Amino acid sequence: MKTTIQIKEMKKNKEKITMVTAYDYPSAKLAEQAEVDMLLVGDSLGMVVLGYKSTIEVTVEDMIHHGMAVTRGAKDTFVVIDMPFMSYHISTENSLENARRIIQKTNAHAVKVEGAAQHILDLTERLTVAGVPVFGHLGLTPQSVHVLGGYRVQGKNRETAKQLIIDAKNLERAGAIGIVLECVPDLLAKYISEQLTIPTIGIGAGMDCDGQVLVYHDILQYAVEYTPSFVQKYEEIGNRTKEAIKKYCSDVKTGQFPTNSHKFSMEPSLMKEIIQEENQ
Ligand SMILES: Nc1nc(=O)c2c([nH]1)NC[C@@H]1CN(c3ccc(C(=O)N[C@@H](CCC(=O)O)C(=O)O)cc3)CN21
Ligand SMILES: CC(C)C(=O)C(=O)O
Ligand SMILES: [Mg+2]
Repeated sequence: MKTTIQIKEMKKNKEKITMVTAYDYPSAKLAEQAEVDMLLVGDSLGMVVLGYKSTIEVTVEDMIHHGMAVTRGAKDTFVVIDMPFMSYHISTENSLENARRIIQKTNAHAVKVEGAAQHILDLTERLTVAGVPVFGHLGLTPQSVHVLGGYRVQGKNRETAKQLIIDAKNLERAGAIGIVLECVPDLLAKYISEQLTIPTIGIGAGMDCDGQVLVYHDILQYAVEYTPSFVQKYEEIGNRTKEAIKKYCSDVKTGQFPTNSHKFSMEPSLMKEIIQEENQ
């Protein structure tokens, strides 16, 4: 398993860091077997596996339930888990308690929080001191979709770009072990990556981040409603699943399934006797 130190070393050695989301036992197991560097139990699970409209509906309980399945499936991979909507804004006590429950129940290695407001910087310090590594997430922060006015590229003008640079540096200073940069222009992501000693993990943030992350269901095209333009599709699992299930149904209807190799037998004479006894 990659440690926080090894992940930082990878940036120094210019070795790209790979991260993919996982939401359950099979996705975690397959991603681990594919030798991904880090797994993210993303709150995107609300949208891609629970069918919610946005990540805003996701609860701490949802994250714990799915996080537990992920760490059972991937016993030897570094697992980051999202703190969901409003679970780290109410008070320091409430935030620490939510992080404690998430980490102790799931055995994930680090939590991820969106934004870099003062209370998030403070929480990052408090959690780090308490032994919980913290990942940052800047740029398009989906939990703030209604403040941002949609899933849009962030940091395109002077003020917002400068603020993103300040936010990234503040998160590093607060002790964050890495930062996800989502939907920011490539030149800005490159500059931020150069300015930090902790790795940046990009999603729609160009080629010059220290690593990349994508949503599992996007890579595989597994029943996703839409696909952001920054996604590379590597499979058509949704279509393949549909075809397989259609074939199964048609085999049942036409009597081509089940066959002799799918059945269990008994002594025919015994069944004969049973039927005779039934008719007495
Ligand atoms: N399937 C899936 N993939 C994701 O990456 C993802 C989720 N769901 N749900 C949670 C958030 C939401 N995310 C999103 C959603 C939409 C765009 C999107 O449509 N972006 C436009 C950019 C528009 C612009 O130019 O400003 C794009 O064309 O990609 C981006 C990120 C990322 N996360
Ligand atoms: C897209 C990644 C970075 C994420 O936060 C998620 O999957 O929830
Ligand atoms: Mg997320």
